[in-house]
Amino acid sequence: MPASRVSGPSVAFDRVSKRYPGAVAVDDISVEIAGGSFVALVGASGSGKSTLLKMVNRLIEPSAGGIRIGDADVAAGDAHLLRRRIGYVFQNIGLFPHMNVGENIAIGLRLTGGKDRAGRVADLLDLVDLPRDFAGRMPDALSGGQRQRVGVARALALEPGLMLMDEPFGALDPVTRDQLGIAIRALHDRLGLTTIMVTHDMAEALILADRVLVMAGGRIVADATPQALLAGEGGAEADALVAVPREQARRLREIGGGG
Ligand SMILES: Nc1ncnc2c1ncn2[C@@H]1O[C@H](COP(=O)(O)OP(=O)(O)OP(=O)(O)O)[C@@H](O)[C@H]1O
Repeated sequence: MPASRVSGPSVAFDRVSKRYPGAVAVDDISVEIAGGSFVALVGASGSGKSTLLKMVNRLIEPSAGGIRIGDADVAAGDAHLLRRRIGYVFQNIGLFPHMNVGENIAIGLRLTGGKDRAGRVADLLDLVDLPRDFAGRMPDALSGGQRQRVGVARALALEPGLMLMDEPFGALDPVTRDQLGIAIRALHDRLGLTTIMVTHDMAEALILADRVLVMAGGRIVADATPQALLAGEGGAEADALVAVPREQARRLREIGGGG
């Protein structure tokens, strides 16, 4: 089982931009994320969330600015080595269809020559609450939620301090989504990770994160705790997003006779 950690690393964005011909995806963002925190990136489609996230593990290279994980500049070394130290989970996680679950989870362990792979795979399956005998199953014999759990196990295999999640629950039904969200938050706390999660869903962000960054037009337009956002202290863009789950909750109470 991955050793319990005191705290994942901090992540600092310093005047980071990403420009494409005809589009500015991320526009001069500076923000510091404390080690051990769970930060949600929320915003409309096209606001720059995924681009900002993918610059951390260099799936996208910035046009300007720099990013540090702890004291290390991410641009300094080899991108492949950097990615081994960062967990990455995304929508419809790409499990290799011709490999069983155990082999999928152990891919990173194979690259680094880790010992007792079967033991590690069993521990990782325990960690994401999947039965150990799933190691022998093929990915197409799993539900979408189970596949995402395998993806999380694979992302944790090399004991990263930092987890990046890009709409990790996007393709799941609401019940599975809710369960997996709670499981991810519990893992974050237990392993002392730093987690940055992109989501469209403000309710999910408010429930799971310690801090919510709202993006619009490539910029961060609100940066606040869930409590502050719910108290209306996040500004107009944030208020508009918070209004959606709030209004849904109000209607449900009304239907249920709770006023
Ligand atoms: N390779 C690219 N070439 C040109 N423009 C791009 C490219 N990648 C992203 N963009 C543009 O940059 C902006 C930000 O995209 P990004 O994927 O970061 O948004 P997002 O907030 O994650 O959106 P979504 O929630 O829909 O995934 C968009 O306007 C997008 O069209």
